[in-house]
Amino acid sequence: MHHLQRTIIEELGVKPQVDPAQEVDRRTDFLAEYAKSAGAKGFVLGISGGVDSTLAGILAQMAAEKLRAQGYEASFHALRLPHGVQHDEDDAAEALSFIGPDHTHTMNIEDAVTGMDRAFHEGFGRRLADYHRGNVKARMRMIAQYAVAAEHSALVVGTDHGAEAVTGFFTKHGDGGADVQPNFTLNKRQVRLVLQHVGAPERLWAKPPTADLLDENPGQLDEVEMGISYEQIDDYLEGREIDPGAAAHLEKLYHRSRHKRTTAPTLLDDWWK
Ligand SMILES: Nc1ncnc2c1ncn2[C@@H]1O[C@H](COP(=O)(O)OP(=O)(O)OC[C@H]2O[C@@H]([n+]3cccc(C(=O)O)c3)[C@H](O)[C@@H]2O)[C@@H](O)[C@H]1O
Ligand SMILES: Nc1ncnc2c1ncn2[C@@H]1O[C@H](COP(=O)(O)OP(=O)(O)OP(=O)(O)O)[C@@H](O)[C@H]1O
Ligand SMILES: [Mg+2]
Repeated sequence: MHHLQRTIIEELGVKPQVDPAQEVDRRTDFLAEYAKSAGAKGFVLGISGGVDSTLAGILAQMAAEKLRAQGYEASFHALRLPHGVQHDEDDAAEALSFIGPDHTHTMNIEDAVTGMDRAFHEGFGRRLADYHRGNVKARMRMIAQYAVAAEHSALVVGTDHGAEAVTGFFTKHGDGGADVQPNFTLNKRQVRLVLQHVGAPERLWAKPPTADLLDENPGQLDEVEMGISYEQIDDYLEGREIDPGAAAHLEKLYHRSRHKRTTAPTLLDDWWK
């Protein structure tokens, strides 16, 4: 394994093998202990029907139950945040029925996104590009989750993990904006493994990942946009040798997204030089 690969693996904390039962325990403990230390009364998370939010959602629900068993006031608020009509709404319904959240609310983000697009049009005389409108959707979901968290004195749960962090494949201050990250250090296949272990139906843990942000290409697969497969990313993060072209591409994505894995640079920082 070369030096950069080792550095990346250490930074993201990915292990070549995980014990799913242990991962569930330490991640639910982490959520519960963190909520106690923050004086928070639970958790909020958007449930899309995808793999990452199904895992983070079940962990948050389990942590809320753990807290209640210890005498604390805590609950999990699952949010459905469709933009108009979601093409895979049935997967989101299946995820909710598997998680069994304490509370479920729906907030459709379409009007808010369209409002921002309209304001942009008034200011610039043209519509937002579909790609940028996609990032507005991710940020509107962040705004919705923080509004609900504030109303319930709860924390916003994030869904970032090793395979997403290494590529920077998330919207800065959108889905990347959260208070606590229970999936972090897992790669994508480990997210699936832990989700399978907690009893999710195969349809959920085996689902092909999609950011689903584009009006012009609903359900576009992440791997198509990233130009690399999750299998390759996961192998790399487990310390295996992958195709040199794929490794070079991944390392380029890693360098390019450095700014997303830190707080905004100030005069005191020099990592960017
Ligand atoms: N070097 C630098 N130092 C500090 N800041 C820098 C910067 N370069 C850009 N920036 C800032 O960052 C912005 C670009 O970052 P960002 O707004 O995130 O935009 P960007 O990285 O271009 O787009 C987000 C990517 O994540 C994907 N995504 C988003 C949401 C969810 C999921 C999913 O898997 O579900 C995937 C999406 O498909 C797209 O490929 C720039 O507009 C600029 O403001
Ligand atoms: N339609 C939606 N409704 C509610 N939350 C959403 C929706 N789309 C995205 N999100 C939120 O944004 C996060 C980032 O999306 P992302 O696609 O990375 O994760 P996912 O959909 O849970 O899993 P996968 O990556 O396997 O598709 C989700 O985990 C979820 O919290
Ligand atoms: Mg998704």
